[in-house]
Amino acid sequence: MDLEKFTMMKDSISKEEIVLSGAPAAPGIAMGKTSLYQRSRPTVSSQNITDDEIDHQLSQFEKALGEAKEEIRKLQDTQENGEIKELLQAHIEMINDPDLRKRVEIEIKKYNQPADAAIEKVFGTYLDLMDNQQGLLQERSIDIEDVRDRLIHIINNNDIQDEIEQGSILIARELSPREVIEFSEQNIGGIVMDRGGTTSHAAILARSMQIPTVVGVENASTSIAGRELVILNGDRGEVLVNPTPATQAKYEELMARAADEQSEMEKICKSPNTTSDGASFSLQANIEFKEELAAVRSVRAEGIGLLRTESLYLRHDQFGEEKQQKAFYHAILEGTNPHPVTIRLFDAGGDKFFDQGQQEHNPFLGWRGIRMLLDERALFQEQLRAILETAVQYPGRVRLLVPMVSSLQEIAVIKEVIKETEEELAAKTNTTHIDIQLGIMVEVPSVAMQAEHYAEQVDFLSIGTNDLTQYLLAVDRGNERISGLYSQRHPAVWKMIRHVSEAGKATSRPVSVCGELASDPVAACCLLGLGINELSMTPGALPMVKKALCRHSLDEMRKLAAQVSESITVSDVEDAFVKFLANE
Ligand SMILES: C=C(OP(=O)(O)O)C(=O)O
Repeated sequence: MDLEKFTMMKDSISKEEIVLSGAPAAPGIAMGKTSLYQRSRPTVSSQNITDDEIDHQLSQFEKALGEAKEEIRKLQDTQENGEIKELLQAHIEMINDPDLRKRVEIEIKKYNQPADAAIEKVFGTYLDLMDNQQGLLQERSIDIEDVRDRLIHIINNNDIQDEIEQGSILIARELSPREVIEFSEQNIGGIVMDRGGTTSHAAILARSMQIPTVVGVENASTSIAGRELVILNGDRGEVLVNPTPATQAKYEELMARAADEQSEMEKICKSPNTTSDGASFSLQANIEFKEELAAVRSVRAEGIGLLRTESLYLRHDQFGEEKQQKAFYHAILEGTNPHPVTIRLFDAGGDKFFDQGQQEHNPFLGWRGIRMLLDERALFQEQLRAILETAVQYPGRVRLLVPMVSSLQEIAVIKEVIKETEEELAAKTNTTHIDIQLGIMVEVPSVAMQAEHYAEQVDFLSIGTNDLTQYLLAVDRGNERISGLYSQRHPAVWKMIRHVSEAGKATSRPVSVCGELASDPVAACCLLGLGINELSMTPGALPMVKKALCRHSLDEMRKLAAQVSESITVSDVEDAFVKFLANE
């Protein structure tokens, strides 16, 4: 045993082991001493300025904008990862925002606020808007806080160099993407945050940089003292403080095993996409952010089967600017070259509730997806223009996916709007033909039941099992109280999938699955057995799914599908899955 290990074990003998729980944000296990990080919140002047000082404060503000941009650009230059560069670009765009400049200048000129207080006030209004949002948008607050603090620090001449002990486990209340990047350069072993969700930029970056991370560990930064020994379990979302020697030994073994598994996964990802009897399949990725591209490439996904675009909804009541949208689509297409990218139109509503005016009693059955877009024609056309213009530059690679279609009439209208937008584009750019495929999400049971009629109207079908299950079983997918009733393995779901697969064959239209069911390795085998050989899933699930698909023959998968098709209860399906695994 080396001296360092001996000291760690000796230190922890006298203390009690405590387990703290949070959410698993980036997988992996790390062991080490903690370093506490507390961001210094800049103080701002409380005194109003005189009219004579206005010009000076305006120039201070101007100088801060310029310097902040320069600092971020320098940080960008040190990064090789394109996704991280893009993320920092978003901070530059925030600084370039004319609305921000105008509002801060008004505070200085009209209300005699000093520049730092004016910045704090204007950013405060943005943050209040974020606070009223849910989940994803709320998690973006940290990016705004980071830009605000950077500007104020520059005005007040504060130095914001953050130093942390190399190799330690970083404990913080919450980190901004900039901080994750800066700390990653100091080789931290892992991250624990009190706040932040698994979809925050910090979490996405940690995943992309493969830094084991646990978020949402309440009071971690106040309850863990500096230089404690901890084990961070990024797979389970746990932090073990002062682990006993027995726990340390157990985790060391787990870490060694994880390293072996990682090299096996890398081998699997590099192998061809074929079953044991040579049938080929295609595995694609579901993503929402550019930052996920590194993971997409590392698992060698053959493109994007579902690009969620709701994150483009950056402001309180307004979808992303067309230019920003195009930049986003370009980045995804560049990052996945030469594979296809399936861009789903904004699927606002339901669980992705944005401010749509009045609250609805049944948002999942209400004004969401294409229903909303057909009413909000300007938004719809704005997104279509951005997608079609992108498709012109990447011929044959863009697929347009329409969410929440529930009638054939909707498809007719969608096609009209696409045609109008194409004509508008043709007149503007001299383009004669846009090579783009049109598909619909099959998530409404009536559409699944009449899939052949829908398939005839489009180029492809993509089954969204997450919503299809909730609509078919009448079980809200997000309601914890009835979560026991929600199962994508339900035989009725399999019957629907089988029907859609057959409809695809009858009409020669490809059918894929992009819901969570595709991330379940045995279910993926069953889907192949039903004739669906294009699956899209969260990048992290791809290696395990691929391992299962490569290990079995198509014949075995067909037998599994036949058994599942005869199942009456969820337990019957589970039994068939267990038997299938037992035969490995
Ligand atoms: C992939 C799906 O869409 P969502 O983004 O709603 O999960 C689905 O419903 O299966």
